[in-house]
Amino acid sequence: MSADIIASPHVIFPVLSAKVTLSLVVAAVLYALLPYLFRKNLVDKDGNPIPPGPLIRFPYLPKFPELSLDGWAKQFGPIYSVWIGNQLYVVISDPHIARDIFVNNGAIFSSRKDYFIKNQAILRGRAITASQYNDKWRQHRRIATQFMTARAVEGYVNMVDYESHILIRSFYQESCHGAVPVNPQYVSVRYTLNVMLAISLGTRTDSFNDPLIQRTLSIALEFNDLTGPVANMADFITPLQWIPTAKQVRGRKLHDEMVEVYGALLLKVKARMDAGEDVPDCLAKTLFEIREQEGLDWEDMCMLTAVFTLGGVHSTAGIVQWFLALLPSHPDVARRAYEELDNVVGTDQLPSAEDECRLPYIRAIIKEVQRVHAPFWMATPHYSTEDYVYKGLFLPKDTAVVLNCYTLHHNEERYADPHTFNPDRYLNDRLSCADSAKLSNVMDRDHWAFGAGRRICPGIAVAECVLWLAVSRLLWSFTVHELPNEPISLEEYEGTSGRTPVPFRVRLIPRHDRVHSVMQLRDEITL
Ligand code: HEM
Repeated sequence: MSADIIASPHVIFPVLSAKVTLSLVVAAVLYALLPYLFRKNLVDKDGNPIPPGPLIRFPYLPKFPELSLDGWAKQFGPIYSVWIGNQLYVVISDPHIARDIFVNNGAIFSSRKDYFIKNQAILRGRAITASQYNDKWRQHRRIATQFMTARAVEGYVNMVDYESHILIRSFYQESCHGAVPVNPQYVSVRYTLNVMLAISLGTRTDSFNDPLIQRTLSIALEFNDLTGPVANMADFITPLQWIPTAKQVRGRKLHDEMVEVYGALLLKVKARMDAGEDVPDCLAKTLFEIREQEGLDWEDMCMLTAVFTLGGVHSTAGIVQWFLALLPSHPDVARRAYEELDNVVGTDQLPSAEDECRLPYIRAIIKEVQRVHAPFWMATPHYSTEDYVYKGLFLPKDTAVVLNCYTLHHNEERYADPHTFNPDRYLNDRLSCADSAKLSNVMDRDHWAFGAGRRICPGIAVAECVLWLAVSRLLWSFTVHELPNEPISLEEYEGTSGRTPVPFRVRLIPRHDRVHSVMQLRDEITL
């Protein structure tokens, strides 16, 4: 008898019991995890259920989350709920419901989730967008809004006029007067960066080599990378916050970098003020003047200054890039825009801010680009601060509420043939986006790209001025062409927090003889 055979009864028993034990452990773990895997159907004291939605909980949403959101809207209707980890999201895809929730019930649905990376690690509850619905948010929004209203924009329209001239001139130079293709990303981003720097810090970058471009843009890009509304698992599975991760480290580092970079820029403004220089009116100057009276601390000042670059650069530059990406595949749109410009403005001078009301087709193009390529398909989710029942559906306190812009912008009732780029749909729309958002008939609102309710983007007037001068002047100056072997993707995009096209190149050919002489009229200045 071999030793193996003698030992076998004792071996077999432990092997079987290990299997059974393992099965029991797995079953126990699964049982414990069940509540985290499947949706929890909450009801309020009167039996009202939360809106319907998918059975499974999601740890986070994949790339292109708007497609999942759109699919669920088709399946579950215009108001549905999704559990992402332990956070309940309610997704609104209908204009009437959006108005009822975000506008009519703004007192309940205007806070923000205290995101672990975005709010706690990076912005520390500041920068307006990360503040809860409280007095700090009111104070910071009031201070910053002074520099963003339509009236404020009138005060610095000459600066935007100058920067947009430099934008066109840079494209002209970079493309060697049409001889070489250009990637529009860098030029358009420097344009919007310069406008934001002028408004917030009274300064600008005077060349593409200016180190300020690299410093401010790397901060903005890192911010975009770390802060998509449904991108960080630790926001939805609380225990993950106890495990140190590379993202947490990056978040804290970004916070420190923001205080360092924007703090240094603020101190430069202060030094100029102390030296008795004539510092141009800007947010930084105002902050030093009101600092004591408003009780602002240093982080408040740094984050308030940074928000112009974080919120205003890639969003508006993204629209400029989407416009350039769309134009080559829509020659009829380009032809009509050129005709309108040639008839109304002629070729002697660039279109100006005042020309806007006389160029309805170009205005319509800009609104249509914002509809088909809104920089934020999900806006920034709002957060509820009280229980609420909407038409028999329970929306508990601490629900994140998403404005589903992708589905809203492809609503066939509102936009005929919604997947087609067709500026004609806005031809009779003479309202600014800010005024359109206030229309009593919500079905007449142009689009939802700037959000809704009390948190609606305060930078709309700035964005509209920046976009008008860029798009109308690009059309005045160039025809835009796709390269034979470099198709431009209109479906894919980059970014989790804001979306911009995947890098592409176009050929920009000057449209007429006057382009050259007009480009020479202005040169880079140093502030
Ligand atoms: C095309 C350009 C832009 C788009 C599409 C855009 C879009 C948005 C959206 C969707 C929101 C969230 C709204 C909500 O919660 O309902 C927002 C918030 C915000 N935007 Fe913009 N934005 C743009 C340009 C700007 C500019 C130029 C600035 C600054 C000058 C700016 C500053 C802000 C700020 C500070 C917030 C936070 C508001 C708050 O939480 O109270 N944005 N923006």
